[in-house]
Amino acid sequence: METFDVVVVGAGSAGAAVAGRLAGDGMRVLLLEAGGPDTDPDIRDPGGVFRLWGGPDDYNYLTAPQRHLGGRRLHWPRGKVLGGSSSLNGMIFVRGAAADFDGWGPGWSYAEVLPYFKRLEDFDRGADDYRGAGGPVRVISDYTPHPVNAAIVAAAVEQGIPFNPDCNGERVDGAGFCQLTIKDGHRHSTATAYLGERPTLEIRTRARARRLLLRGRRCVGVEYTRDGTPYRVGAEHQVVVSAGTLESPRLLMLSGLGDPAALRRHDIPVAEKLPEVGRNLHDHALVPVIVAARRPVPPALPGLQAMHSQLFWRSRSGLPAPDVQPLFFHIPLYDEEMTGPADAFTLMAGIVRPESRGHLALTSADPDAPLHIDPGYLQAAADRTCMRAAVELCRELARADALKEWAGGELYPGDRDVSEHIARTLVTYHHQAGTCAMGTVVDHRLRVHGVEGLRVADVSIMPTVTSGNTNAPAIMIGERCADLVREDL
Ligand SMILES: Cc1cc2nc3c(=O)[nH]c(=O)nc-3n(C[C@H](O)[C@H](O)[C@H](O)COP(=O)(O)OP(=O)(O)OC[C@H]3O[C@@H](n4cnc5c(N)ncnc54)[C@H](O)[C@@H]3O)c2cc1C
Repeated sequence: METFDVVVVGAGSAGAAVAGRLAGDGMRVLLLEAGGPDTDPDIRDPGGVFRLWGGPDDYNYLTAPQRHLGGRRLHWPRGKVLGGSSSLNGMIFVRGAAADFDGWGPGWSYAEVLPYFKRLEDFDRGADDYRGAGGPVRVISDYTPHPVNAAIVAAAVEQGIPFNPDCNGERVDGAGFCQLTIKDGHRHSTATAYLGERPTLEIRTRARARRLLLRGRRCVGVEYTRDGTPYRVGAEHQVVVSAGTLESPRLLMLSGLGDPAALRRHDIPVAEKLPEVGRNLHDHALVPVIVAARRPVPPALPGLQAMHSQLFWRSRSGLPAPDVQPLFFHIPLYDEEMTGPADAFTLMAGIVRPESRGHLALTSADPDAPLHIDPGYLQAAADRTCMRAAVELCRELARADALKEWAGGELYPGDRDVSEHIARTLVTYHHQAGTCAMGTVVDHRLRVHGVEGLRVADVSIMPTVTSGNTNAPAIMIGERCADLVREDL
């Protein structure tokens, strides 16, 4: 059997960082990616982001009907391409609040993960106590924002929310302009950042892992298919599963690592009892407040996407970190049941410390079968309260004097009942997490409980999702995993 030192499954935000760093040290690394190369021009063009969703590089998942959303099923895009979701995402770069990392496990406090955040980035304002320069991922902040995005930030400041020039600096709270993973006007995915020329790195695209190869309690390799042909590859030292929040638990379960009763239902022999695989699924959520513009809205700026301002705010006192993160778009985000003028803009009310928890399950032992995905949106009453507060905050901003120049009148929710508007229009913030959680599925060194030679490194290991966008933390997890692998050599 062909053998490498390390086999990494998934070339996404975390997996590309793991593979790139280990190969950079001279280890023989095989990186298996289910999707194809990142050649679509819309991946490179920051303005092309929305055209990617629903396209050939998107897994296009569909959730189970959501009880608190009137039985709606939500579309979840995820990147099936080199770079994974970092090739399809909104390019917003947020580490999260320092308090997010407390409680993840030994070695993961903010003070301990800060060096990884610093080492992964090349921040355009340079390095300081909190920021890094010279790392692989370009992060930009010094650009001229769209005037509508700028006016919404001014509206927030008018409402008493302080301007924060760096949400990845000392504190996250406040309003400001998004930092973006864009380099020279192009998206800077992790494929671009980490997977350049490396002699000991072999990348196989359209190579989908279907099963982990276990010998006793040790993971010794991976079985994958490429163009319909099955292959087996060995890992002398380590297999790292970085297939994302939905596919990492699937791969574990297909390999007999999961809840015994659930595995038996699909005639999968149990290799290790890990009842929490697939549980603890949770996500951030967004609800649109759409405002008609009083005058024509200038077109998008070249080299930028439509959403590049945001704020972090606390809906109540006593929280360790902001629970509300609205995101502002200078375009209207009408869904299929909405109508309105083209000159309009959107304040997306976002909640980022959800209490609701759902689960993910196999529907069959066939790796190509759809997954049962139930994030349990708004199951917790606290999340419903928080989302209402987020929507009301966005409505207040839209009425502020600073926005008078742009705001005509509120189109959505308008005079509709706010709770009904939330149930009818809530969408994912794309930050699904938690299905191979640190503590229950992996230990604090990302090793799968009860199995040697196997780690999981991606957003699925977050016991609790960070209270911000998840790309930067995913890359940090990949960087840290590379160190953990090295330390075990
Ligand atoms: C539409 C969208 C917009 C987003 N916007 C932002 C944003 O603006 N800012 C932000 O911070 N975050 C954003 N996110 C979230 C962020 O991008 C993700 O949380 C992050 O990329 C997840 O990283 P990951 O490594 O866990 O998984 P992914 O990056 O999804 O990587 C998983 C990889 O594994 C591959 N894979 C899966 N199964 C297999 C298999 N069996 N065999 C081989 N390969 C496999 C996949 O094809 C994929 O390439 C967005 C996400 C999406 C989907």
